[in-house]
Amino acid sequence: MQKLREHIEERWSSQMPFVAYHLPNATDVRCFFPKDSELHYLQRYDEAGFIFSSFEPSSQPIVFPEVTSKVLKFKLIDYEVESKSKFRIKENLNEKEGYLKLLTDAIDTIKADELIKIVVSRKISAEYDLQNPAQLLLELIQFYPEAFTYVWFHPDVGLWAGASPEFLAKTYRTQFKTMALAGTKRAGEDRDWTEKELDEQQIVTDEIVNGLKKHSKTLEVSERKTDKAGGLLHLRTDITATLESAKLGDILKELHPTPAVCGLPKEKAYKYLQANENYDRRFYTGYFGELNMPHHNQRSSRTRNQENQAYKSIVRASNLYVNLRCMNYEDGKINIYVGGGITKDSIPEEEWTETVNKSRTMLKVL
Ligand SMILES: C=C(O[C@H]1C=CC=C(C(=O)O)[C@@H]1O)C(=O)O
Repeated sequence: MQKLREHIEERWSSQMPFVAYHLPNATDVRCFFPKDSELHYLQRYDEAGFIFSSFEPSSQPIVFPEVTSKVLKFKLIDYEVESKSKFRIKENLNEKEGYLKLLTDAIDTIKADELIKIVVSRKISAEYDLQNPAQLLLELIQFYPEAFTYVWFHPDVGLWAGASPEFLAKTYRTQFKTMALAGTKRAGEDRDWTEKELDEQQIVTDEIVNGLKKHSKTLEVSERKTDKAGGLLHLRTDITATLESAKLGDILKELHPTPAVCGLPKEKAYKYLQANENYDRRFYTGYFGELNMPHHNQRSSRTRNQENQAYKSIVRASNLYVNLRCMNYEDGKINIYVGGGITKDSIPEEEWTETVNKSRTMLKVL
């Protein structure tokens, strides 16, 4: 772990780009250390590297290319970081009033039959002196081992960090997996899921299935289950497809942004957010992760012979997550990004509380 800390500290103090991340329940921490500090944008989805994409559907992701980066793995040995978090952000009444107004307007717009669902969000800002991104990452991993935790930095963009519970795309050969995640309650809350929550999650499942249908030979939709994400619970459905021949880039264009982060109908909801949300989401609710990275695959022992090595194949796989439960750090300030799905049955005060609960994921590690 010491080596990992040293690498990150060195990149951070010299203001060189890096990403260090932990895949759900992985035994290692992976890093990309680009050799230059130029900002590279992805040209084609068959390139390999770590991508970081904004919410804006037509934007090109930033890429730390595999070929021009040092790609390292560090074993995650038992460690405990002392969490000294006493950081609190005082509730700002003006902010609350503004957000309640936005929520009321979104509900009215839906009731006027203009939209079915809108995922509205806000940014919580506070002064903060971020000394040590390595410490931040290790705390994220310690508290949220089942999430995709990361710290990403580029001098032209700033530092982003998060603990995402939602994957957008996992590919392996022709297999494609995604999930529909929506509906939120606190982990201790002893109540059934409401109609509103079941409804907002079903909208996500249906829209993903519709989008994938035309690209897939087979399509499997799991039972809906409850999934834990830090101190919160969500409704989750897994969707698995065997792809016809569609390219990952086309499928991402089809899916992103899903109604888990934007709304339905998609274009109308996006326009609504552009006109009413009153801040720039940037990379919040975008997607990020490994694109076409080598995945070492050992064939089963029955097919092995003495020339064992010949049976080891390297397949390239992608592992992309939605940038949720995240923050960025810039000019001595942190911004935490939180939102929630609004339908005709939403209650503004409850939606406000949901964003307060979601902000605790990042507050815990500050
Ligand atoms: C938009 C967010 O969460 C999404 C994912 C899971 C549950 C959600 C919800 O219950 O509203 C949101 O759709 C966020 O965490 O900022």
